[in-house]
Amino acid sequence: MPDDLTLPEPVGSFPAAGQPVPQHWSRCFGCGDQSPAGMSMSFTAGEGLDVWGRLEVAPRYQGGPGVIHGGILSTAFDEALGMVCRSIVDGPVVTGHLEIDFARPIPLGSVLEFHARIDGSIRRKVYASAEARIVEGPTADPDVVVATSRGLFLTVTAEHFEKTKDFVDGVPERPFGTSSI
Ligand SMILES: CCCCC/C=C\C/C=C\C/C=C\C/C=C\CCCC(=O)SCCNC(=O)CCNC(=O)[C@H](O)C(C)(C)COP(=O)(O)OP(=O)(O)OC[C@H]1O[C@@H](n2cnc3c(N)ncnc32)[C@H](O)[C@@H]1OP(=O)(O)O
Repeated sequence: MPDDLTLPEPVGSFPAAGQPVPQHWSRCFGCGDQSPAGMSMSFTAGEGLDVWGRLEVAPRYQGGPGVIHGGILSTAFDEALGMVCRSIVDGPVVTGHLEIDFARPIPLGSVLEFHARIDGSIRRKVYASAEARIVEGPTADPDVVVATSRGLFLTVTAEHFEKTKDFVDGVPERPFGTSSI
């Protein structure tokens, strides 16, 4: 992380603490309500530049016997880190870099809670980090961090999606230009 990062003020469009942070795009695999095979993650604004996220670890997310697939967990972190960027960016961001530390096995049937925060930003770059805990299920312990993540997100303009917009499956009820907060 660069050492000349700043911590901006929250944007006015970001929900108040405790309020839901809406999906950013209804077809999103991580958070969209028009992605039937997706993960249906939900998010709540924190007290500052942070969000809380929730993922129910469904049986179809299996990697090793009885445990979550690492790619699914990575996707969940990507989503949580992307969501927290909305606290300081009133527009689209995309992931440039994502890293994960897998600290404990996460059994199917768990409910994971994610806490993601802004570490700082400079120019178009937003650095964020997050941790996950099992809050419900067979090995639930809210004091144990089961995985951590850090990511770099880049602000982009709507033109970023011009080249791929024709590949959207079906007709979304809420195009991303109107589904954002
Ligand atoms: C799924 C898409 C999301 C749809 C969004 C729709 C609406 C969104 C609304 C709000 C979003 C809210 C929430 C989002 C939540 C979850 C989102 C999941 C996000 C994803 O899942 S998204 C899919 C995966 N993602 C991609 O599909 C990106 C592919 N990629 C590119 O499109 C380009 O690669 C891009 C744009 C990243 C950069 O390209 P570019 O040309 O614009 O910028 P450039 O290269 O000039 O870099 C500028 C500065 O970033 C530094 N920099 C760049 N990359 C770096 C790296 N990897 N490591 C270290 N530094 C890096 C440079 O060093 C320079 O730094 P400096 O300023 O210091 O010079």
